[in-house]
Amino acid sequence: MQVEQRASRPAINSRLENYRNLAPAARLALMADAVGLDAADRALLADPAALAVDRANGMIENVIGTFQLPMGIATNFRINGRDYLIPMVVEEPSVVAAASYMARLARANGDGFDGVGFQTSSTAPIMRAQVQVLGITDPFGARLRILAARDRIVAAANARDAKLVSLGGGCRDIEVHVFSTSAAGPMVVMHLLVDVRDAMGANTVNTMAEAVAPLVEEASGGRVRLRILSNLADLRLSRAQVTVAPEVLTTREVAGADMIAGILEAHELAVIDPYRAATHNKGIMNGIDPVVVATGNDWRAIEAGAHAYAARSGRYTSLTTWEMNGAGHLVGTLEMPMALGLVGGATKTHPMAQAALKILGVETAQELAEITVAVGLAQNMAALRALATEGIQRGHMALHARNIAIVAGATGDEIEAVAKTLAAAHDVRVDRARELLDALRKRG
Ligand SMILES: CC(C)(COP(=O)([O-])OP(=O)([O-])OC[C@H]1O[C@@H](n2cnc3c(N)ncnc32)[C@H](O)[C@@H]1OP(=O)([O-])[O-])[C@@H](O)C(=O)NCCC(=O)NCCSC(=O)C[C@@](C)(O)CC(=O)[O-]
Ligand SMILES: NC(=O)C1=CN([C@@H]2O[C@H](COP(=O)(O)OP(=O)(O)OC[C@H]3O[C@@H](n4cnc5c(N)ncnc54)[C@H](OP(=O)(O)O)[C@@H]3O)[C@@H](O)[C@H]2O)C=CC1
Repeated sequence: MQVEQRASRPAINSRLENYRNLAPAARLALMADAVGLDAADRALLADPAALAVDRANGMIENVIGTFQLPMGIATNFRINGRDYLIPMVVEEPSVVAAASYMARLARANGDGFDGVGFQTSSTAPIMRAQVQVLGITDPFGARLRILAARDRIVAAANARDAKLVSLGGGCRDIEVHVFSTSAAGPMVVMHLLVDVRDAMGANTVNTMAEAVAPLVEEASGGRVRLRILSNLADLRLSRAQVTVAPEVLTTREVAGADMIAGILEAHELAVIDPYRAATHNKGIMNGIDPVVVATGNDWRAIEAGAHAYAARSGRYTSLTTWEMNGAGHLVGTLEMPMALGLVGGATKTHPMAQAALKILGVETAQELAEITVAVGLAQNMAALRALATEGIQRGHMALHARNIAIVAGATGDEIEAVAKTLAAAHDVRVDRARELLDALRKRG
């Protein structure tokens, strides 16, 4: 299912020319104008103490303060015909630039910028909760007894969350899995399948799993131990696809067709070799985690789901596919679990997360999940494109040079001056940065 586009939302233009060369305040103003943020949200995004300690103290335990990370805006994204500006919270240089670049290529159409961009779709937001049953001698018999009690179990689960049911969600079904273990004997594991609508859903399904446990014990004749969601959210999948013509990929050094051949060869290693797949998938998560963090969602849950899904065949492999279609165009796809919420967790308590959701202008958790997967696909394309041609260091280290200049002690305008010289010489080292800084200061 592709998330329905609401006609009521005004269209925006995510192609912000020269955005990278503006100062942070000017970037904030341009983005806020583009998406129509009000004065309060503009002030919040400009406030380095947007998350007050009092608020933070209500979020976790033993709070002593807050910890800040940079928020950048990925430009150029067009997804299902709609433009999005995408807030990304991340500490790693070149991630926002790479996503913006690939989004620019994805929407390119010849020399213009009216191409289709990314196409996405998703399943309904169904989460699984597991109820582990032990102390049974006839696990297959117990399985059928639990299945016979399905309607009572589903009703008991739904009785725990009338609000979710009123919103069109709720427990839809159960599954029962049988295991034989040497350490704990026969084991039956019932799954509650719950449509959690716009929540990430962990607390929602955990509450239901605990509520139905006595009924499961009664039906199975066993005893229940664990009652907890599964982060392998394989019924809550989001998908993104991109198709890029070779001429769009052509650079001064590399013809587009050669670039595609290189990307396909690079991808193949991630398909066959877990050592490469881990790094390849880390590159995908470079795009996904910053959106997850910016929107106050649980990035550990997303990481766990991603890597478990990548190993679902029993062999850890690439989350993306890259192919060439009949017209010689590069076609990339990404399908993965994406348990993101617009309510619950820190999405409502962290003020910056609320602002990030306004920047995105999303109306459902499914829409947010689809956008996030599109950013992951873009990020993977950027890494493969660089790795298959010039290598990762030229583009990445040029941007990392600013970090190195800061480590060497540069401040203000010195940062850009030192970083530029480091990057131009392809020699991005702290000791070299110190030498350059000393020379710069001596010159006055
Ligand atoms: C870094 C680039 C984009 C430079 O690439 P470039 O060719 O130097 O870029 P450009 O100056 O020609 O600009 C092209 C577009 O890139 C964007 N862009 C370019 N620079 C900026 C900037 N400063 N600030 C904001 N946006 C920037 C921007 O959209 C710009 O278009 P415009 O909108 O200006 O017309 C390119 O080399 C690249 O994509 N490299 C890959 C970087 C990457 O993957 N980084 C992730 C970190 S490495 C890692 O952790 C993962 C990895 C690699 O191991 C995964 C794996 O192995 O698969
Ligand atoms: N393994 C894991 O990943 C685990 C993660 N967690 C944590 O759980 C949190 C997420 O749990 P989650 O259940 O999403 O959070 P919440 O329980 O905070 O929010 C979900 C609740 O919000 C209410 N709600 C209001 N509007 C909607 C809507 N449109 N769609 C759906 N629900 C709506 C619902 O009912 P009502 O109003 O009646 O509450 C629902 O039960 C995260 O902080 C995560 O870190 C916790 C345990 C384990």
